[in-house]
Amino acid sequence: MAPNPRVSKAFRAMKDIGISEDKTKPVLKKLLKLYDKNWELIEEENYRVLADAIFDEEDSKVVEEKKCQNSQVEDFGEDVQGPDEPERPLKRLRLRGQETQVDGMALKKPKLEEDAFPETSSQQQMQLSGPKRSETGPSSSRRVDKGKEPVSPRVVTRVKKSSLEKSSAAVRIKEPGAESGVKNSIARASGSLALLKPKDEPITDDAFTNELPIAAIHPDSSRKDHSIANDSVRKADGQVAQVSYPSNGSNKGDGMETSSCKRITGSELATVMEELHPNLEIASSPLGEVKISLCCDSTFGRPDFRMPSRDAVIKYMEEKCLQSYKIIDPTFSVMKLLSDMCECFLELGTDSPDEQQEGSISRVPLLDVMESSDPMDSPGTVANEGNLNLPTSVNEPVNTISDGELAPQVPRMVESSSVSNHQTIHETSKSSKEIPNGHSEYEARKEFDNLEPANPQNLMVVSQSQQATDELSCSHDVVDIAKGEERVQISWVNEINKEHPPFFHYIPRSLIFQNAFVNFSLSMIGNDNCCQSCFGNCLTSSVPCACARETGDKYAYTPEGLVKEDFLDEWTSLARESQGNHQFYCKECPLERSKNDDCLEPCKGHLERKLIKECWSKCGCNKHCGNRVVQRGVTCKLQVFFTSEGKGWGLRTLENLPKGTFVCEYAGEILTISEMYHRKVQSTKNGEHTDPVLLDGFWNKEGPLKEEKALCLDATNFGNVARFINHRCFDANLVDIAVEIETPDHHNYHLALFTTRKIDAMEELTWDYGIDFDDLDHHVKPFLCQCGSKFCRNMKRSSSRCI
Ligand SMILES: C[S@@+](CC[C@H](N)C(=O)[O-])C[C@H]1O[C@@H](n2cnc3c(N)ncnc32)[C@H](O)[C@@H]1O
Repeated sequence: MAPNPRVSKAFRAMKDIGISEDKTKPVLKKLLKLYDKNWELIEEENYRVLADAIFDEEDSKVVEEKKCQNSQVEDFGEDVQGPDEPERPLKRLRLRGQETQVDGMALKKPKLEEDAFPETSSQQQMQLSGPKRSETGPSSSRRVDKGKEPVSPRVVTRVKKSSLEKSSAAVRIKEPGAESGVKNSIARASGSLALLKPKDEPITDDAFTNELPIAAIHPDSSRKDHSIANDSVRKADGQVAQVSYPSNGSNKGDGMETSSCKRITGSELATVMEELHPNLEIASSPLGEVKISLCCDSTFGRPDFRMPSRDAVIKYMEEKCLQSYKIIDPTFSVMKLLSDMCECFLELGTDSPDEQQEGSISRVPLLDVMESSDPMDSPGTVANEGNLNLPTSVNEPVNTISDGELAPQVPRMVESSSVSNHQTIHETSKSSKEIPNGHSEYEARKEFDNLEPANPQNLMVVSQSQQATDELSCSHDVVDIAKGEERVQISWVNEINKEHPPFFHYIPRSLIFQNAFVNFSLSMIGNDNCCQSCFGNCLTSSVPCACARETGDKYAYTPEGLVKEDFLDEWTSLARESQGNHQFYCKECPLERSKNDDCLEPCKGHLERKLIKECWSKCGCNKHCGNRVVQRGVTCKLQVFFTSEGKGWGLRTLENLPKGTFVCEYAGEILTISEMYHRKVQSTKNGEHTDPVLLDGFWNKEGPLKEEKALCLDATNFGNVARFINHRCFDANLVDIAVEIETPDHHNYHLALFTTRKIDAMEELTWDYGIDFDDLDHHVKPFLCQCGSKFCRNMKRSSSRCI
């Protein structure tokens, strides 16, 4: 029979690298058997597998030469028979210090650290002929490859390129037989690895990875170590994982077979895996039961990969999250996210199915359209019962709301163990209505109260089926739209229609978005900008402290916490006259600059502001100092309500407010003007609009502003109760005052809203947006003003509604 041309070709290829036909023949025969005569696998990468196997054979002192000597080139037909079906080396174990054989063909048994490997015969021998298997001894220096890739083409290429010598972390491959007695054919010292190879040509450690025998890893299913199956090995000491050597053809799936397993401990496996694919542990559950780690498999084409530090990865990832996913919370932490993920993983993985079911219900705030006329069900009443002194004679929201037609939906939390999926429990005072699990409703509420002390009125159990998921996500707690973020609850009510307030995230303080530059560092605050030597309450001091300098060495607040009348009147009239006198014009206006037009238009003017400087953490006074008002947050009783004049939602006070009262600050995302325009374009495309508020009161003071310092506030997605305050031309009952607290750098400040006059309970709160209704290019999109003021600047359109 004419010699098989493929066989001849294989001989030639081996000859080219100095391997004789004699040596090639038996190995090739075995390989053909091993691969079910799949020549492609053998020919791949210039016969690398064949060369590998020959070197392995050479290295091994247990080659059964007889089997090979009788073989002939002509035997390479379709009917090659072998005594045993060997394993595919695709899934070989790569263990250092171990002799591994497949059908008499020794797989590599590199050993790196002799000391770490007591050379017992059982440890050295890992006979894997057919179903044979043996225990490996414990080792801290084993390597396992997941064995899905036979060998990388790069290795062969590199073997031929002697010029690719690397000094560090290089793999040194030695001539077969050159150290015939050396079983530990891989030596590793100070990051360099050595294993047998025909020529003394160093290759990279990537090549080393590919040179090693490949292992199949099978998780011990009884121990549920799924991470190992997924290539993510946990270093759970003492755990047993299995390394399997599938018998020929028996495994059609991933090649793993539990029946032919080599047991090694979890920690050994982890070490082996880690050395082959070093893992970078990123996060874990608190007790370390669940861990997230990263590894880069350099066999998949990144020989240049070097393990970065965990800090570098986290930092980079956080930057990416902030930029790519528009996460705006500057306190966002990838670490926290990943740790939470570990916890969730553990929780879901360890809960019984029943618990999981209940958990998934109970952790979602459920809503219900309130049907009960029980006054305790009424959000208005709940608000009243809490701390809102609602004059029912004015509006009678209790009656209105208890009408099922008009009542807004109440999201209420439910304690997981208290109820089943479809129970509906309407909150009723502290009655002891039994609920099916034996808990009284009161007990259930008490349990929940313990979980949510900030919002004790928050309990209601409702039918999950009544609310679609998207509805849930758009819901606000009628009792407290601020979700406990403020010192007082802020209810919402709709007496006009069934609309809900728009979805947004409630934040009590502004948050910085991306590159908006706001430096809160204490080092930024020099001694001149605070009152370090003060004590107690600055307002009682005979000499005004440094913090009063901005207001002409007078404190802006009265001991009652109101803005002093003279200041207030001055600032109110400044704001009201803002259309003319107290305007400044930037040389290069950030607003115009960010429009990206071809030519810069001249600045249209900004209101010149005065500042209130409050004492803060670096000051010597205490937290109750009278020069700290805005930083304490909302204290008035407020309510979000649906206006009847066509302005949408609005904000009103539920109590009388004296003149000069701080109501709230305008909180939102602190954006650069560039981002503001970017959003404007996006929202216009989506048919939405944003109403940003400029922090432009001091733009002219700093000369041409750097882009990251020209800022504004956007409360569209993240904001506080101020986002509901409607505009009123000229005679609004609130005025916005710039208040500096943390930063002495005027480009950022708190925009605080104070009452311009005494306001009665139930009056709507309004402020003048400073909008120019004739400027269609204004950063606030003009609307048909329904403010009702006789000074309305949008008279042409709204004159009929003026009062
Ligand atoms: C900051 S939001 C105020 C809350 C808003 N009404 C809502 O429903 O969410 C500003 C938007 O409210 C509306 N708005 C505010 N003042 C208004 C007024 N005087 N007349 C008509 N619409 C007004 C405009 O649509 C404006 O874009």
